[in-house]
Amino acid sequence: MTQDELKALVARAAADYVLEHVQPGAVLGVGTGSTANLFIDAIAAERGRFAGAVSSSEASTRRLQSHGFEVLDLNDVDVIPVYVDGADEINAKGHMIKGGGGALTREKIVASVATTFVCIADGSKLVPVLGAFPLPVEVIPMGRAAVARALAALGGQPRLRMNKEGGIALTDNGNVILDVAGLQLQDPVAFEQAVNQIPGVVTVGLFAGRGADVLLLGTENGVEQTRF
Ligand SMILES: O=C[C@H](O)[C@H](O)[C@H](O)COP(=O)(O)O
Repeated sequence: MTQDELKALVARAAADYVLEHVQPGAVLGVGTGSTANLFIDAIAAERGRFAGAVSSSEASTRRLQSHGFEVLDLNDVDVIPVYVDGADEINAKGHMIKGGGGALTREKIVASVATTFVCIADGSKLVPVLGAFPLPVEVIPMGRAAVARALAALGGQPRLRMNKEGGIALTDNGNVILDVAGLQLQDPVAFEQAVNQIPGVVTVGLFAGRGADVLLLGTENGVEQTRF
């Protein structure tokens, strides 16, 4: 199977998981990226079952709305039973690197409210040690050089993310992203805390202190479910 076919497989499995575990009338938490997009498409026919969705990016909001979903303001929502999102890497403990699509901050906020984080990923995303995928860090623009120096002092090689047009890529929140290469994260929880301490950092794309609760992994043998 191709990577896209595996993504579609886990997206369908996530829709089934949600239909089984989420009570009618609840609010759905929705992530960002190519796998999350396929999940949105897979759950779209059941949108009437939900009070609405809380989205983690402008892109996912547009996709949800194109399917007729009501997208709710997180400030008006107390409970999100399930949040479904992809990952750039995930380890055997459910710790993840996220933010390849730049949505890490809103993803972390929505995930923090959710009771259960369901990670959906094709098999290539499961790794023994996080860090081969450059770690995204969202940064206040005026702090980018200072934060880059601090990240280098932690052993990484930060690089400012550019957009397709060759300009500086900006997040939905108007900030910049440093992608930090050269890391081998043996203790993701401690590294997440260390990066959180750097002035100017908005969000580090390490989801370790609050990782995934469930992984739906697309493999050649079908979808493997892990509960952490
Ligand atoms: O900012 C983007 C998100 O963290 C995505 O969930 C992550 O990059 C994985 O995306 P994809 O499903 O496209 O591989």
